[in-house]
Amino acid sequence: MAVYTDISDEELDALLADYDVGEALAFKGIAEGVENSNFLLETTKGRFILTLYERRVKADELPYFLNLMTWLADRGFPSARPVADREGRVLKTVREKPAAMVEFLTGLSVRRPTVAHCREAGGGLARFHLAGDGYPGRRANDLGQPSWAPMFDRLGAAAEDLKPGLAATIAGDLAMLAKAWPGGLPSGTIHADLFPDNVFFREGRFAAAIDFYFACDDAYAYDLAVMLNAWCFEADGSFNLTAARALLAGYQEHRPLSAAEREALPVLAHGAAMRFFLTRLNDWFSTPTGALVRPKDPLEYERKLAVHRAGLDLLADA
Ligand SMILES: Nc1ncnc2c1ncn2[C@@H]1O[C@H](COP(=O)(O)OP(=O)(O)OP(=O)(O)O)[C@@H](O)[C@H]1O
Ligand SMILES: N[C@@H](CCO)C(=O)O
Repeated sequence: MAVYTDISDEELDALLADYDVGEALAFKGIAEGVENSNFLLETTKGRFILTLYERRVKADELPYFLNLMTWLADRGFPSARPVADREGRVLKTVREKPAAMVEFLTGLSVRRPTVAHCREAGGGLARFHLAGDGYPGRRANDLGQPSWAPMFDRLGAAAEDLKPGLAATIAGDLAMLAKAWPGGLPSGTIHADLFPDNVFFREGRFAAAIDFYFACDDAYAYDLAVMLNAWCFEADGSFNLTAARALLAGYQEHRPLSAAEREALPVLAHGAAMRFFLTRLNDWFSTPTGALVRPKDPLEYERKLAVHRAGLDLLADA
């Protein structure tokens, strides 16, 4: 449940007095999400999401994320537009925490995406890449390939705890990834976390993307690789090639991949699985028992790593 900070009626009234959004009709915490406190606010003028940024998001990076959301919305991409107060500010402080209000988006995420959802979501990612082109904000990918080996230096014992023998296997993957990691691919602003819970559908069509707080500069094809892992594996751990091809086809309807990008997909997908394995492994062992939020299972990504290790060469001719 993701409401770490409560907001009293008085605090809400004081905040709303800065905005031209009407009067509050309803205000409630949202259970989904793990990083921040999110509230649904209904006023006489519309519906909004109020977010208090809690832990992982660095306050000085918030303008990059909020400006990106505005940039995308201005270019017709369905991302929630941040709402400015009467003085034109989108970044506020509530209970000494950075906070922002954004438009409420309608649509529902899906827990088990179908092949049709994968095609739509692939198209959504390409639209994100195209709309983001020219965004002047810069943010290096602090969870990109160069960060993985140093991160794992602190996590070897945790990997062994999870599964004896795993540390050596991961070290082998990391050495391979360092050698084979492609450079020079088309790059720009990527979402970097477009999991099914961050995509909304309406009537089966891609309707919106949320949660831009990992967005950064990196290879576009890496973003696609993150999605192949998050959208195209079955509950039994097998890779669904039909879903993967649909995701790639949906993407290429808007932005065709170069030969170099297609060739790079298997190693990018292996690396993307490593990124989520490592952050989940870190959270798994650093989240205190009884914490509000249950950490995500690193073993799910350990199984995905094993699939990539065995080779996904069929993707190249998708
Ligand atoms: N603009 C929006 N319109 C409608 N609902 C939203 C919007 N933004 C967020 N939500 C809702 O709030 C929930 C949590 O949002 P979000 O995923 O951004 O939170 P988070 O704490 O950053 O979580 P995480 O990083 O774990 O995904 C979403 O699942 C969605 O239900
Ligand atoms: N999408 C991430 C969580 C952070 O948003 C994961 O599944 O590990």
